Amino acid sequence: MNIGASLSILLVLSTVHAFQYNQLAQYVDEHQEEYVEALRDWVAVESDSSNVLRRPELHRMMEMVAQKLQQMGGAVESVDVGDQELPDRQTLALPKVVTARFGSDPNKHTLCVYGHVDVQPAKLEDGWATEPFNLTEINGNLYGRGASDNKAPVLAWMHAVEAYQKLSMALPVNVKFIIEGMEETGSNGLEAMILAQKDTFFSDVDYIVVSDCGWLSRRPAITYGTRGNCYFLAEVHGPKQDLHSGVYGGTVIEPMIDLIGILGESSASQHQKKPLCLFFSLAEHNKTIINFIKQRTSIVCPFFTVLKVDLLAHKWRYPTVSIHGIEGAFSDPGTKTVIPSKVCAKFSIRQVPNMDPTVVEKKVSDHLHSVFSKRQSPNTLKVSMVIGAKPWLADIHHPLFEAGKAAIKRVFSVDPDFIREGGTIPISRTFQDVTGKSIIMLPIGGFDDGLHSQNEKMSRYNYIEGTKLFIAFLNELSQITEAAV
Ligand SMILES: CC(C)C[C@H](N)C(=O)NCC(=O)O
Repeated sequence: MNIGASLSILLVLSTVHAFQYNQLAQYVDEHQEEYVEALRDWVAVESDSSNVLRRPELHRMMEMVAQKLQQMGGAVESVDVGDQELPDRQTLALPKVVTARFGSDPNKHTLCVYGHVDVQPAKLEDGWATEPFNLTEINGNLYGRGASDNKAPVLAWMHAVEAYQKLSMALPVNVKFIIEGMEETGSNGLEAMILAQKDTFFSDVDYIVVSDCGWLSRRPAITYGTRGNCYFLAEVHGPKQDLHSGVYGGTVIEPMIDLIGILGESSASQHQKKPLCLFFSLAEHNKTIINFIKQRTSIVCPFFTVLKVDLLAHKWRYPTVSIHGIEGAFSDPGTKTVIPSKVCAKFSIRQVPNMDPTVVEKKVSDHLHSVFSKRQSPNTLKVSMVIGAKPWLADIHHPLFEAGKAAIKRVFSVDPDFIREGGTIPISRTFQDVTGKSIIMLPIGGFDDGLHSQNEKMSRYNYIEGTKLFIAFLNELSQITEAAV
């Protein structure tokens, strides 16, 4: 075929694709109220994976996911991934992992969509402006726990497939789903399931997409790296029961003082520079974190650095330690005067490339025991690592990223930022290592969605345009040729 004929075919194809996309996008616009209602139903389920008392809700959530995929005509399986062992040695059934398949045409690529429907804890009294499990729309934002992390993106993927079905258009690629309910606590059971299904469910998967993160600014983004996370418990045991701080204070070595002492000696900051060039506003980033900056004339900067480049490097490229809480500490309002007999600190260290959780586990444990032994305390220390998730980094030159870029251009008429993510998606590295497939992260969350925080939200705009983005991405994927891979 001569060049002229090839160009004509390409032109016709691209006109057909544009026409199809416009029809699908119009369908999405016309059905957005239904999509918001679907999100309302999902947000209403308190699927908190960190609270064992909420486990029935989590099971119910997984059933709702399976039901939705079945209604869409998928070949659905709810996979039992066993039990979770709790710190007190009791066991609890893990939520099932839901898989589904739409299409099995050997002449098409197969995309696997990963997402999760468990959430972090949330209570109105934490400072939410609205009930966290009652989706509430204010000024175009849909507020609710799990709205952005990760219920709306999971639904948006389902709606993207559904739009093709409803308009009787063939899916451009085969689509598989793998949806779990333990992401927020380290994806318990999922790694073993992926290993077990490597040669079955994953055998025909060409690419994996994850939409469990957010943009860096108002500009759409593609994410090519995440930090890992090692989560630790450090318990200090002392007297056999809590003590009156007046009667016993000054006579006993307090477990809390030991604990704070070893934690204080174990956190440090790092400052390094690396050039980056992105559409990122320091002012907007700061606004989401400090709301009082304008009202005070002298303020101590809450960040390690005021340089944009350094700030991004600290978000993505360097490890960090965060102390999350101390179990056993008195935290209610009031002035209880007690010496807690046993306290347990929860802290995590975000991992960056070349860090190995097993090495980190040993180093942290050795370090804390060494600092503790110098205190010559009669109390005892126990350190355990309860999550050990590796970082993930992709090759952005893979055609998958070109497909993502083209889809973003189609929907938003701009080029995306290529970014990394400071947070962790525990299973991303396992997907890469076990299946050997290429992974892309295509976020639709906003930079200010407040994940894990009070007033988490997903904007209606991002939810609806995000659905269109996934539609466009399916089409772009279908055009990846063997030669390009
Ligand atoms: C922004 C993160 C990658 C979102 C993810 N769902 C998450 O919260 N993971 C757990 C974590 O602590 O990073």
